[in-house]
Amino acid sequence: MRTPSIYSQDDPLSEALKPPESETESERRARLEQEAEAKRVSEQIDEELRLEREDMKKKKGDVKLLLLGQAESGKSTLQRQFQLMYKPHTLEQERASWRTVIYFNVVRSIKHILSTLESWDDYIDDSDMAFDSPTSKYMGASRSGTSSPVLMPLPPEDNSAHSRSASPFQGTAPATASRSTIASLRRRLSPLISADTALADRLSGGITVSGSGKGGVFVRSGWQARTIENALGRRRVRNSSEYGVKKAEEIQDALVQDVSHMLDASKDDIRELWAHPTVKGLIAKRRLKLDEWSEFFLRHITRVAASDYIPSTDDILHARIQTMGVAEHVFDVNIHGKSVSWHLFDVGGARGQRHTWVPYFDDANAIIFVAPVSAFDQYLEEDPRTNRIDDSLQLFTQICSSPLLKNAHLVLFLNKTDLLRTKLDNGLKVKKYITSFGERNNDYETVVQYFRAHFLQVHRRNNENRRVLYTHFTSVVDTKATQRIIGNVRDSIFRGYLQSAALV
Ligand SMILES: Nc1nc2c(ncn2[C@@H]2O[C@H](COP(=O)(O)OP(=O)(O)OP(=O)(O)O)[C@@H](O)[C@H]2O)c(=O)[nH]1
Ligand SMILES: [Mg+2]
Repeated sequence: MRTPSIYSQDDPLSEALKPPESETESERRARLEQEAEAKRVSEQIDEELRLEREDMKKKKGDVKLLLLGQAESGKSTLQRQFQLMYKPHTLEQERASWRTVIYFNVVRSIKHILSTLESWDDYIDDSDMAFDSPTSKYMGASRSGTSSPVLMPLPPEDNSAHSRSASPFQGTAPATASRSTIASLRRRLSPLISADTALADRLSGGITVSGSGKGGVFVRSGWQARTIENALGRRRVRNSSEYGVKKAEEIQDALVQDVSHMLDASKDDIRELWAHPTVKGLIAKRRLKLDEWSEFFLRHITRVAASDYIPSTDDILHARIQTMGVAEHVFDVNIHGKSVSWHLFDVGGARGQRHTWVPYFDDANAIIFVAPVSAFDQYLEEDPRTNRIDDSLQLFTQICSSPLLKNAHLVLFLNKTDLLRTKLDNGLKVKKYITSFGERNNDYETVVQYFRAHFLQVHRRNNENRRVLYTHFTSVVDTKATQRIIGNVRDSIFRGYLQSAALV
């Protein structure tokens, strides 16, 4: 006998869906199970939609703040400063997982140094100095695709590996000594270097994204919990406090422990490599370019390579990991006795990631656009023909002129001013990379004001709504200064927020 059926004789659709007359008992059971499952899924979707609607209603009064800017501009570092200011305990919970990132940064840096040395046959002599002169063969050469809306940067130096013709120094004593020292360092450091892939997999969860070149890996929001989860053998971690209370040494992560032992055993070799005259020579002649985080961790290698190493807050601010997609961070911000939830959206800035930003533009209250002013001599990793300042200006033009963002409060961080200062102090000439800089003084004040003027000009030309642009010179690794600026930005965003709330 049939159980009462949902299929009506009159409805043509029901007729079509009706089970066949010849349905066996086991087929019938399978069908009923399928129907029950479909009903459960449908109810679950309804419930999720209801919760989403409730969530939307709750979030109506919240502040939505987007951190935008090219890759490596400092968005995630700024987000960590917000975290330090408004949710310091969560940074504490994540501290252990940063060890993996920092080890990865160190291993990648050593790998980069060794491969650059290899392309120079492990030796550089004074005659190679000629390559770095401003009258280099590359200067003035135009490369297709280098279109500049405002600035006219010169094309990059060619950093590709090159074959050196037989040098007169080939068999000299210094050359032989340099090659033999570096060869033995390379041999001794090879086990450490081979941990590179495993560390990258641990952080990315095995996902590779094109463009994760020299900098490392892309990570999605929530990577900290996943790193610990992986370390614990993919056991599910239900909430952050469950792993947060564990100290680094309590977590039996075999990979991280292995790397830690290798680092401890290799720290003298790393120091020797870092101080080697050929490495120093390549850096001085700009044949070896190290990122800021590489230099930072190599300078602190004795501390970082110690077996009981726990990352300091300063280390966490200097660590480098690329953001994939958009990561949301929620903070409760108290101002004038009122608590408002701020949703901070930290986006991936690489070109391949920028399409993910647009869905977040719609109801954004504010934007902090982060532009690294120290990058005047650098080119995009994803497009080595585009000067980084130029890319920032192009991106800023798009943000200023976007109709979706026309009501958003606009803040500009001209970031990495500390690195800009160091580069200028070391004698790097802006005009060598930015032709329009001309014969101006190459001092810090002139340079930052010059870049600021270009950003202001972009804003002025794309400002139909006559909105104000708030500009700050920043170094977001400097906690004290950044927190003061965040307080400032918070107040100005909040004023705008109250005004718009009053208008609603
Ligand atoms: N010295 C110095 N380093 C900085 C500053 N801002 C950021 N950094 C470093 O630059 C690197 C890149 O910063 P991130 O915050 O990861 O850059 P991002 O904009 O989030 O990059 P994507 O996620 O790829 O879009 C990190 O190693 C930071 O520590 C700064 O003002 N000064
Ligand atoms: Mg980031």
